[in-house]
Amino acid sequence: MKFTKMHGIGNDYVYVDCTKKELKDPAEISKIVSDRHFGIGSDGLILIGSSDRADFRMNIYNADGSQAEMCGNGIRCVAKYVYDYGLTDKDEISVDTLAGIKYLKLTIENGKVSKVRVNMGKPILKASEIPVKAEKEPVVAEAIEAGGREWKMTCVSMGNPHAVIFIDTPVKEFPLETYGPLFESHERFPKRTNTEFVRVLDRKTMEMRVWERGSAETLACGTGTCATAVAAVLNGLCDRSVLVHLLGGDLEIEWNEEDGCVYMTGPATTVFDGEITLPEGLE
Ligand SMILES: N[C@@H](CCC[C@H](N)C(=O)O)C(=O)O
Repeated sequence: MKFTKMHGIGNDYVYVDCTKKELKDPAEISKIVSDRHFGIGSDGLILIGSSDRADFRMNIYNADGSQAEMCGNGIRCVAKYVYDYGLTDKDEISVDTLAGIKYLKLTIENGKVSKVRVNMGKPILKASEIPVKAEKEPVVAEAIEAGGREWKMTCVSMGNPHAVIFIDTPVKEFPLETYGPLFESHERFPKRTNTEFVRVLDRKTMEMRVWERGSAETLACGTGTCATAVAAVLNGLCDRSVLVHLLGGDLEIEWNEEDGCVYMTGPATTVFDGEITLPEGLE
């Protein structure tokens, strides 16, 4: 299987061009390639395909083989892949995902994509199907018990689920490996959840660490950063345009007041191209 290893501020995936041929068992292949000791090493697998309603399609699988609806860092890399490898010459593209069609603007430098701005769509509160209309929507923070402690979390769906928790201490000191898994498998989330632990630095800046559903701690999460920005506005903690520091780098997020959509801007990077022999039956 030919592949390209790419990352968006350290959130790394194995990308496969499926525009001509689909993979037989992407969930199983994701588990194999993601293994950091016996595989290629990644947070999961992303398939780039064709769509009859958008320029391209993206399918994402976490490292444990579970399928997610959307990936913010991944979709920027999809844009870089399709442009840099000549699948398109457009600098504005649409990508079909399980969370709907997303619209992307590509920044090209020396013939290659360096940065992408993505319209991530409207956030959804509490994973219900109710679009958020304004920051004055009723449900903001709810209590949850995990690991013998009570937490205040704000649930925001960006097509995939996020529980955002604001803390007062530097995020590097937070025991993420202890609490992350407890949220991921908490009975409150029948489909599991991604969890963001966030410290507000000022009204325009935050720092965040994330425990991702199906991939454990990652260096960054695009959808999680968008959910965090929305949660910060809902709780009156930040302005609508923020810079979020993650372990792997920074993302700029804007929750636009006029159209209600969240815009994410950040880099996309190619690491290397390769070819891997898959076990019999999966080729
Ligand atoms: N890292 C991603 C999100 C990947 C999917 C997530 N783990 C889920 O299961 O919802 C991002 O950048 O958004």
